[in-house]
Amino acid sequence: MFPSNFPLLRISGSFSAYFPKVKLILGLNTYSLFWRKGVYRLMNRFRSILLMFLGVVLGVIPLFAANIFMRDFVYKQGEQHLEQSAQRTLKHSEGLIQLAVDVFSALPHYQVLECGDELQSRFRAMVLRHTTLHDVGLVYNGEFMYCSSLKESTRFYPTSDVVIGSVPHLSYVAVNDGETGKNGVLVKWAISDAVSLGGFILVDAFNLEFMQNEFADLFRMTVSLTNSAQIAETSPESRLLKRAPFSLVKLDPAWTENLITYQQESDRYPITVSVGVPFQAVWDAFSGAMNVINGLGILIGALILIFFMRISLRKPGQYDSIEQGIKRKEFIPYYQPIIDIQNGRLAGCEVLVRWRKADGSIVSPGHFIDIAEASGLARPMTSLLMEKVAQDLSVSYSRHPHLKVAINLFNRHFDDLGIVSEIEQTFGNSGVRFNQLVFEITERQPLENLDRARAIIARMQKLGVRVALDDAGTGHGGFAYLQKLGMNIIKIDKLFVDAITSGCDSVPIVDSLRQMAKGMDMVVVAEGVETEEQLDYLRRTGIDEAQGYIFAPPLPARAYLELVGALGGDANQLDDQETPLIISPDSLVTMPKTQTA
Ligand SMILES: Nc1nc2c(ncn2[C@@H]2O[C@@H]3COP(=O)(O)O[C@H]4[C@@H](O)[C@H](n5cnc6c(=O)[nH]c(N)nc65)O[C@@H]4COP(=O)(O)O[C@H]3[C@H]2O)c(=O)[nH]1
Repeated sequence: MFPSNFPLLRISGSFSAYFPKVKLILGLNTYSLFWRKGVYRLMNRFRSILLMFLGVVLGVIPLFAANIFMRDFVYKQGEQHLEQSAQRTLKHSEGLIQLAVDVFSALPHYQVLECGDELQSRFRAMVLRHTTLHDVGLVYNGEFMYCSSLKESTRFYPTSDVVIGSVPHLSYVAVNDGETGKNGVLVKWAISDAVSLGGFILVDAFNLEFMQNEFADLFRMTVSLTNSAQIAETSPESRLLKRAPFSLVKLDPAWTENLITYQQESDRYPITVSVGVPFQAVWDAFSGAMNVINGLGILIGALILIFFMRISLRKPGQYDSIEQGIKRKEFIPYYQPIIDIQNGRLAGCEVLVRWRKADGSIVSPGHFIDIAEASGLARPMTSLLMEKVAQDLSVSYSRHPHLKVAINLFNRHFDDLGIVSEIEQTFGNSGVRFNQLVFEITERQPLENLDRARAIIARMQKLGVRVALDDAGTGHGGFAYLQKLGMNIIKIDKLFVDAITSGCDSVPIVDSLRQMAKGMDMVVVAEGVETEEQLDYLRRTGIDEAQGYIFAPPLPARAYLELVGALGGDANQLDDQETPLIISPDSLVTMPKTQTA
């Protein structure tokens, strides 16, 4: 997992609006990047362009993917065709050589050293019977053939080195008949150190027209000895120019580029067949299918592009809207009452921001707070809220000095001392005194520099302000926060309060948080109290204060002030001790739910 001080990015916006509980956490140090207001602003300004660009990129991907897939498919198809042709040609070539070998093995070896009429007529009979053998005779010193079936003697000029196959007394060499100029392969069966039986196979015997498919006119095929001397070759050029194999044909370089090739070697004789076909030729054969696939790719790409264009044009970036909202002072405080559950009196409230839009709709923080915090806009938003709180509560709170008001800060407020001077300026001359103010710091977000945060908190506390740890037990800090930061109040998260169900005797996490807080002389507040069982348990176990729907939801200023007026009485006539109880010590009497946010 990530180290505890690792900055996290909460992806927010419309995603968290639909799934407020779900927060995607990336293990990337991008928080600080997003924090940089400039980058954020820039990103929002260019949001449309970015989205369009993304649309184009994503739109092109299906097209590319289809083409890459098809290229691979076409390549394999080409290879398959070539494999079949190579196999056929190899079999045929092996057959030719096998014939020569068969001829030698049929001759009576003990007499062949002497060239007589009988031997010569046998040679002739062999040549007649096996038409692929052009000549059979005795070969002296590897080149000179005598006792030949065709003529008295002939000289062969080797065009390759001798290759020995898997049978030791058989050898092969590519040769040129000195007299006729014909090329071929000379297969020799050694019968003494100087003399061999020789069979001459003409290149014409290697029939290479085995490409029985749509690429037949395009392929190039070579049969060669394994010392790479070409025995026979066919290529589009040679066919086109009606030239015999071995003639000097200059290949068109375009033809040899991007060739699909296949090679197969005989395991009986030292011959290899190589086949190649230009990729473009095979690709062209699939042009019909490619048109369909490209069409589909373009369609899918266009749909993706349209989708992104629509998103990019739908609404302005959320950053811009929030910034505008702050300028138009659309962010207002709602107040959720906090009750002292040991004496039943109103203890104060927590300020929870709401976005009152121009059309009168009220938007909950789940829809914008993450982006406001990540972009830094939460700072001017908090300033606006503090001003409103000072305006809303000044008169009422000056009459009820025991009431407190808790305001949420976020981790970037602890980057510098700005928040301290802001508190001084906003509340210094208002009816809300410093000792009525509580500032909440959530444990969900890590504080970058604990020492700096400690110094800022100390300056706040010097004014008389108290500081609370919000969402205790859910996040990064835990005990370390409480100890190091010198908190005054701890707020137990709703998550743990929910664990208090009817009939449960103890909830260890709530109990241990309370014990820890009490050991440090801190006030404990429970959040999100909804049931009488929860309230009963919290009271019994000595939790000081609670807030939740069992008492009231966050209320608009007027409703909260009416509540203060009703429960707080007139400060000129009532002192704090006479504030009416809203929870009787013996039986629980809960306030009616007045107005929902
Ligand atoms: N189910 C249930 N919910 C209850 C109950 N009692 C209170 N709540 C809700 O629980 C949330 C408590 O606030 P939070 O933990 O500080 O969590 C807050 C806080 O993290 C953030 N937030 C709200 N206002 C501000 C603000 O002014 N500044 C900053 N930085 N964050 C704020 O947004 C969060 C959500 O705020 P809200 O939507 O107002 O949601 C509030 C409140 O309306 C209950 O009995 N049952």
